[in-house]
Amino acid sequence: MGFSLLAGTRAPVRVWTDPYAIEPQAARQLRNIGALPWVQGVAVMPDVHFGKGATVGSVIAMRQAVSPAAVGVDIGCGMSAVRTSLTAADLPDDLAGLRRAVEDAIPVGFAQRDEPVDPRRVRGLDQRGWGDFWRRFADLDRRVAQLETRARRQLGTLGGGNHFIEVCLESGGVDAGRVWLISCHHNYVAEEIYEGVDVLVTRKGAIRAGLGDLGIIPGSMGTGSYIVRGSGNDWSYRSASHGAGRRMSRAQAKRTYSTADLAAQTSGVECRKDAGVLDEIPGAYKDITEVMAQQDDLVEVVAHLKQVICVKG
Ligand SMILES: Nc1nc2c(ncn2[C@@H]2O[C@H](COP(=O)(O)O)[C@@H](O)[C@H]2O)c(=O)[nH]1
Ligand SMILES: [Mn+2]
Repeated sequence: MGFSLLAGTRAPVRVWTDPYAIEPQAARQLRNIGALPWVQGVAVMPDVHFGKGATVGSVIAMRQAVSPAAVGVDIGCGMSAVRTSLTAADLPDDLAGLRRAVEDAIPVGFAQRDEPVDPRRVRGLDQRGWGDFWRRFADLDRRVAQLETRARRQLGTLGGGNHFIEVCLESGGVDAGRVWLISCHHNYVAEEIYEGVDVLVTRKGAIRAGLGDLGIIPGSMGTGSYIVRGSGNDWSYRSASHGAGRRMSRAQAKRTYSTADLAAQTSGVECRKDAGVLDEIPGAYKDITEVMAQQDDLVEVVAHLKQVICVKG
């Protein structure tokens, strides 16, 4: 699709969606960022929406400056995906049992582990650095260090809100049959170089999409997800969207939809369909198909995934 420029900013703010479709609050945030003298440029992904403190779906390149607030409190948030050798025929008839097994194994929401994860029991986990990590944890500010027990018990839990674990079936894509294991951050800062200039790139709800990079772009608990390969587009600071992005706030979603709507919009998916996850209803998110079309110059689709099980916190 390509980009257009947001009008009235000092640094270029390139937008991969209809600029007039951006909610006013988010457009204001983007204009404020584009006015900062140390900002080299901003790329706005098609999943853009207002976020407390920082715009979700924004990629900000800064010269000799970094802004923790631009990354936000969900620093380090991201997704992992692994392609297994299993097929649909290997799934049990009763997907409810499989969902329960996942929920029993992994605490969700505010739940913690009774015993911290033992790294020796996690197959394939590189244990180097584990002990050192926790020794250094004790050196952190006292207010953080005193949370060590809680931190240990929260490791290996799902958390709440939009966090999810899914079992998906794959269809189409250019790489059908290949094995992949992907870990994909979407809230972080990285040192990169564009047009010979060293910049610090903040991806706030955006993924790296350098040439050949594999990434994950999820849709919602009813619409599935995409595995993508980056096109290395410098105009977007080699980035792409981190999802479909919210179309409405959680409060508005609860006002707009009923649990009957949730059941209809997640039909065929083994998942929670109660009022507790109504704010996660697919209709509260943008249309992922449209979002993918808007960024066809940023990524190519490797695989289209459709969930059959979705565990939510
Ligand atoms: N496949 C699924 N995608 C989901 C689900 N819930 C949310 N989402 C998508 O994830 C992104 C990223 O969310 P963020 O909170 O990290 O900004 C979001 O924009 C949705 O498109 C889900 O249950 N399954
Ligand atoms: Mn996130």
